[in-house]
Order: sequence, then structure tokens, then C-alpha cells
Amino acid sequence: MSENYGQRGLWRRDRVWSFLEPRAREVDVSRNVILYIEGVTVNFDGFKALNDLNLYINDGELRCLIGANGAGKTTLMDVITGKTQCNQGSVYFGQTINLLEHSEPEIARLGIGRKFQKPTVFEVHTVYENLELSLKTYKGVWYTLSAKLSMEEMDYIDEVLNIIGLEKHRYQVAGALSHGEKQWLEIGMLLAAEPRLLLIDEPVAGMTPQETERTAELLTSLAGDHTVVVVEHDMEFVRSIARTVTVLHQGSVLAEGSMEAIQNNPDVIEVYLGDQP
Ligand SMILES: Nc1ncnc2c1ncn2[C@@H]1O[C@H](COP(=O)(O)OP(=O)(O)OP(=O)(O)O)[C@@H](O)[C@H]1O
Repeated sequence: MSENYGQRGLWRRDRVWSFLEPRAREVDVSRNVILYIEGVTVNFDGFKALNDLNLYINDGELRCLIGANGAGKTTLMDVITGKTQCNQGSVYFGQTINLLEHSEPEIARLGIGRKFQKPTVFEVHTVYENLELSLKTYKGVWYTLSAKLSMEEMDYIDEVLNIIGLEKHRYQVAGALSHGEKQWLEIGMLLAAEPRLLLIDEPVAGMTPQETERTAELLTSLAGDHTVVVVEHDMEFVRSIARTVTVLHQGSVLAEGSMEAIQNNPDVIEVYLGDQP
């Protein structure tokens, strides 16, 4: 029996066994598109929350999704993450992964992380412990119960702390962080799972102007290595980060393009931007 499977090796607490590792599949982005949403309709008792919606997200881009209340933004996120089933259409992660065949936890494991508007950090744990817990949760239940972090994983948490700008707060309990810091910590917790695609719902709601600015920097810095889709109502914030903006209206894409093109689009002005600052 090799050392790997010998009794002594089996109980090494710093070792993650290949059979316990999450089975992340390679995402085929050879055509530079990471998310294909085609002809998607979601029918709630006769009401179409999504109506033959088509949307393509490029690998590594930062896309902003805007639209009035009820336009279908949350329903779209729910379909992508497997929370809501669609009645028609297809949703592919890269060229080959049919997301409609996967459950919510499987989709998370495939590399799609979602952050809801309200931060859900563990308030009594430190910033470091929150990141440690999310890393372990990602690795699986057995790992959560038994393993210490490897050097590599500790380095990764340090890297995440650096990305989210909370190095100085690593030993602080999360409950003592400001609202903005909690949001950044939660983004860090998503990063622990090394996602390819991040779906982020209203990240700057309730933030101070300084926190909003820092969040813009953070999300911009994540794009490239990750693909980031942000749902946001704060148009000033959207202006500050967006390269491409998609406007949803009544469950379909009304317009898509640069912020400048969107702001000058008469349809968008009529149904959405007219009453925006
Ligand atoms: N489970 C459900 N059952 C029935 N109708 C629903 C359900 N979920 C959403 N809807 C309806 O579908 C439409 C789209 O809702 P959705 O939450 O996706 O919009 P949204 O763009 O995210 O709005 P907001 O900006 O207010 O969050 C709304 O009219 C909503 O009332």
C-alpha cells in the first residue's frame, strides 16, 4: 500500500483527499463567453417574470444589470443559480455546462458565487475565521470537521484579506465591522470558493460615499480574473464601474451597451432613467 493510502497517511489532518475534493469542472470559455442565457421564460401563475430573455456575458467582464422594480433582475439571478426553474430556454456556463441540469449547491461548486444584498457574515467570529469557515465549507463537511488549513490555504486567505482590504481587521469580530466592511468580507467569503462568476446584488446599498468608492475599486479589481455581474439601482455607482450595462424591462432585455449609450437611449429614459438622479 502506498504512503498515500497507508493508515498513517490517511489520518493526516492537513491533507485533503482527492475523493473529498469538490469536483469543479473546467468552464469552456474558448469563445470568450462565460454565460449564455437564451430564450429564458419564467412563468409565475401566468405572469412572465422573465419573457424570452437573451443575455450573453463575456469571460472576465464586469457587467451591470439595471431595471425598475419588478423588471426581473432577481428572478434572472435565481435562474442562473438554480434557485428558480425556468419554463423555457437554456442557460449554459461556458460552452458545455448546462446549468439547468444542476442543483443550487452544484452550481455553487461549479464556480458561480452569489452575494445577496444583506450581508450574512458570522458576527461572533473574527474576519479570519469567517474566511476560514467559508473555505472549509467549500471543501465539504468532512473537511470542516477534521482539517486544519494547509499553508497554501492560509496564504490564500491572506491574499483574500488583501484583496478585500481587511488585513488590519483579521482578528476583529465581524459583528464590529462597519456595514461596508461586512459587505467586503462577504465578497471575500465568496472568493474563498474561487468562483469564476460572481453575481452581486446591490452591493452599495446603505454604504457611505467612501465605502461606495472602495467597493467600486474592489469590484473593478475582481473583473478579469473573475466575471462579475452586478445588480444595482445606484446609477452614480453604475456609472463609476460599468463598461457594459444591460437594462431589463418586463422580463426581457430592453437595451444593452455603454453607460453613455444607455443614458441616451429614449426607451431606457422612458421606462427607467426618467426618474433617476
Ligand atoms: N415567486 C414568485 N411568485 C410570483 N411572482 C413573482 C415571484 N417572484 C417574483 N415575482 C414577480 O416577478 C416580477 C419580477 O420580480 P424580480 O424580483 O425578479 O424583479 P427585480 O427586477 O429583481 O425587482 P427589484 O429591483 O424590486 O428587486 C415581479 O413582478 C415580482 O412580483
